[in-house]
Amino acid sequence: MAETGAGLRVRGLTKSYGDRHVLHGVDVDVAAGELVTILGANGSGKSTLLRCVIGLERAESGTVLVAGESRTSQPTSVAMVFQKIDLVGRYTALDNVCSGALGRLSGARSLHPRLFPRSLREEAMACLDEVGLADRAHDPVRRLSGGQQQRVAVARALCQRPSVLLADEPVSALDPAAAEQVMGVLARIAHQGLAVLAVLHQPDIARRHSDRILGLRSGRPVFAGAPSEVDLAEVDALYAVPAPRPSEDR
Ligand SMILES: Nc1ncnc2c1ncn2[C@@H]1O[C@H](COP(=O)(O)OP(=O)(O)OP(=O)(O)O)[C@@H](O)[C@H]1O
Repeated sequence: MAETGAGLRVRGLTKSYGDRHVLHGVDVDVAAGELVTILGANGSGKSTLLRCVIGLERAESGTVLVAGESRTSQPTSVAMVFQKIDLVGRYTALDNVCSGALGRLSGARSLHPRLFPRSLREEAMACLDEVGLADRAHDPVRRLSGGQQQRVAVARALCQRPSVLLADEPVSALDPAAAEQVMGVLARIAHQGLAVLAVLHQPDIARRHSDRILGLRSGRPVFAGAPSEVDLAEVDALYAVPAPRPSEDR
């Protein structure tokens, strides 16, 4: 495994909604150069964990370090792609990717794609090339397939120049071939030096593409390891339906 100090280090993350305790002191390490996948049943806290890591939700306690420093001191160091793709359909793939850099553009430059600097366009083109879509750079995104749009979303995240990339169910809406392609892109990006943490609902895809798999049950990590080390029975147990209580059995 690569050096974790250069990647993501999460310690003791705790989160509740009202009296519902969702995360119970979760620890996660993702090294630079590594793709880690989180598996877990609906409601086990996977999305909440990612949302706390990027700061969309405030954790009650715990720390999130990126390359050894607090995530809050370097807000663009973590990027995220979502299951529901949030690109602007009438804009080209290239313009959408450029928008990943809005956080570092001066006010006027960020107002409209026509004002994006040439250097940014070149960088965005390199990001599209990274996901295999340089030839579709000038197509409006609405003309691309779902899998291609998800790869544009990954390219946009790369254009943010993050150290850590989070992906929340990035392939759930895709057909098997497109899902393989997107996961292949995420694994390649990770192996080039990014720390990538993805939530998946497909254990088989996780086993094929991840360097490590983390199992989450009721907001607690229950196993972590390389795919070859993770027991299939442990994975199945994540999704086991609890036996009804006696009072519900009648
Ligand atoms: N904003 C919120 N307000 C109240 N409860 C929430 C909120 N967000 C999530 N929860 C609850 O927290 C728990 C964990 O939700 P979360 O979305 O993190 O699970 P998940 O493992 O990602 O599930 P899924 O696989 O269905 O996406 C669930 O019980 C959910 O209802």
